[in-house]
Amino acid sequence: MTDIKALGYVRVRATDMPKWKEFAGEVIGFAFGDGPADEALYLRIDERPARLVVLPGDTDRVEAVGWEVGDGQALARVRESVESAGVATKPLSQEEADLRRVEAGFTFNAPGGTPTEIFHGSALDHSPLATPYGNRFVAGELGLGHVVVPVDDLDGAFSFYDETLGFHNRGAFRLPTPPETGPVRLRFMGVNPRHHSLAILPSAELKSPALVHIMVECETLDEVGRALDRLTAKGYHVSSTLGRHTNDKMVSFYARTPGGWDLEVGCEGMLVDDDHYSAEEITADSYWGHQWDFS
Ligand SMILES: Cc1ccc(O)c(O)c1CC[C@@H]1C(=O)CC[C@]2(C)C(=O)CC[C@@H]12
Ligand SMILES: [Fe+2]
Repeated sequence: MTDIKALGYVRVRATDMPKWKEFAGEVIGFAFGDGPADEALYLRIDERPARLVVLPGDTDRVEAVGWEVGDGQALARVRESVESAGVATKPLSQEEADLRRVEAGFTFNAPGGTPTEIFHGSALDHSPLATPYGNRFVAGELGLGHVVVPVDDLDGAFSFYDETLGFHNRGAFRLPTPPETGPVRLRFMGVNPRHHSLAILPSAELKSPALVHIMVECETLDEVGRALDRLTAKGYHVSSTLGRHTNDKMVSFYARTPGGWDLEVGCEGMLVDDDHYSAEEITADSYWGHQWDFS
């Protein structure tokens, strides 16, 4: 059991706000919400005021990965657990909580340097979700989607998310490495029936804090295909072609965002029942497709 219910939000800093606006609205088809900062983009996919917040900055970077807990008692328990693991935490001030439209939360650096926030009591935006292409997203209780972050010490990061935060092990993918190197695993972890809300990727090159990708899930394959059409029509970099993953069975493609990291847009993600699920090791990333273009 974990007190963490879902991936709540991700906040990023961006150098090119107009490009982000085009990418978010005209390409992907997120809805724009209102929020406390005029200069920010509040991207909506459900009843939350924003799941992805893009704030102007002098570099492109992840500012916060926000995990949601059920209430104030759960928040206190998670904070105690993080502090007990020897990681310093800092409560959100009233002003910081208001900017995030949450009741309360605290911040700390997760292993690998990921700036992390735990919060409860998100405000809701009850206005209809006016997505520009009529997209419907799979979020709500399952959260934003998933986030993949690079870590320098995979085992240390895994035990922090597993033991300290209570994430569930949802399997691994052993990356193809030369025989002389030991096993290198991409590890998937979940907090609710979504197969994974987090994946940690051992990486020497990617300097943390960094994002590898964020995944958002559409209700139908046609929405995914049409987003891919808009991406290619507008000349954006397709980081990976359409394919179906072997672990969560999701059909997805990956778009290079204006921030340099990727947005995975998928559908048909599998739901996991913890009573009947065992963590497995997949030996291929996909059944078909997912041709990567790392250029
Ligand atoms: C394997 C897999 C299953 C489900 C996912 O949502 C998912 O993002 C992935 C990872 C895809 C991909 C990979 O397998 C090889 C290493 C890759 C290219 C990366 O470096 C980031 C994404 C990884
Ligand atoms: Fe993914």
